[in-house]
Amino acid sequence: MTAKPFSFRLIATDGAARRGEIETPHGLVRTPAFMPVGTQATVKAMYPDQVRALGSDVVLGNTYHLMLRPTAERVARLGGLHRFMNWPHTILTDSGGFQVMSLAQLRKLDETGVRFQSHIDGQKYHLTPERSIEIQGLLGSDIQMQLDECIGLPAPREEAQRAMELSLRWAERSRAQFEAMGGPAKGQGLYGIVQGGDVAELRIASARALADMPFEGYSVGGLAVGEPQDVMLKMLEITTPAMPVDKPRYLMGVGTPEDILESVTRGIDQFDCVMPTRAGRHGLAYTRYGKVNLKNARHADDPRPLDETSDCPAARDYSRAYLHHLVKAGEGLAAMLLTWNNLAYYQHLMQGMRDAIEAGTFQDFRAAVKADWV
Ligand SMILES: Nc1nc2cc3nc(NCCc4ccc(C(=O)O)cc4)[nH]c3cc2c(=O)[nH]1
Repeated sequence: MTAKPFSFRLIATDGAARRGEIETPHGLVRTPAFMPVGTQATVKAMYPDQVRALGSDVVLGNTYHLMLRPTAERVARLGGLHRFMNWPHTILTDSGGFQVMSLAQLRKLDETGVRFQSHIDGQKYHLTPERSIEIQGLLGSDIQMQLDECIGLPAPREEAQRAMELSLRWAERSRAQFEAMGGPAKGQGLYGIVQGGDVAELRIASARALADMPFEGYSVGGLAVGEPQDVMLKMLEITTPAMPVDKPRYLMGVGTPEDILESVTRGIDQFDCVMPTRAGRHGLAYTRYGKVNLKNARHADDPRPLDETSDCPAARDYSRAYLHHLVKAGEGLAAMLLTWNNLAYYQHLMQGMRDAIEAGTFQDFRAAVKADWV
């Protein structure tokens, strides 16, 4: 029995901003989409039902973390990642390369893949394009990523070119493994990842080479690695026009509300970032008025909620004084309420963008949102 094929349809555009819909074996993904990060099979400090109720259509899992613990084979024996984490909607997984380079010890990258030792117990691994796709298949991921090499910025042009060309060879190998495992017939999608550092012609060459391969979607990788925002946005202005117009575009690891607004303006459809969840665990609230750092003593006597106009209880029903108290006292409820608030804000922003693109009022929406940020 073959499942419905993975599909993307463009519903409306407003300038370079796009409103679309992806269909995967686990449901619809409304784009532009923000995808909460659930690295170790959980969106930290949130129940799955809560994440869903905020309007999240996709959560992220990660090959690097899950291959180490509890292992992809164990998750597969237990029915796959959807069953394991009780998330019956779409799951996107990263391929692990980025996390190996940022988390693992004793990393050695060569043509075959990357050898590393686990940051948990020092055990040795060899992650290849084929093994990464095998792991993502064992997890049952609906949207999978090729294995790639992401370099930091700034970088010498030769380094950006070497990593981009290696990533293209790994794209071919990842695609071959994905097809050998019957990914397309299961309705799953595999995304190619555009690399090329901050070098325009490398970005265009990477995008064009990947467009000639039959990927279901395309990621813009190699950004949000410490470069200034204007460099990231410039790379998008160069890269997205060279990407297929009829396939989803996913900007990996981005970002702040402003990053997302400006990247939707430049033709991006999917986003993931640890910021809203990580900030929530560190006492930082995202609100329609901008960021509020609840560690700051100025909130100690403030009876107002974070946002009385919000329909999220975390933003509406608790005073800043109380949230400040919870943060200072190190109470677990602080992370729960602030993560809830932050994801609610991000998903409310995404819904606003989706509606504005459909209505042809995206530029007005963008200006109004930014005007509210003090
Ligand atoms: N396969 C692959 N995955 C990626 C993940 C990324 N994630 C980022 N940026 C994350 C930025 C980031 C990191 C940490 C925090 C925080 O702690 O708040 C916030 C943002 N850039 C990324 C680039 C790639 C890439 O080329 N290839």
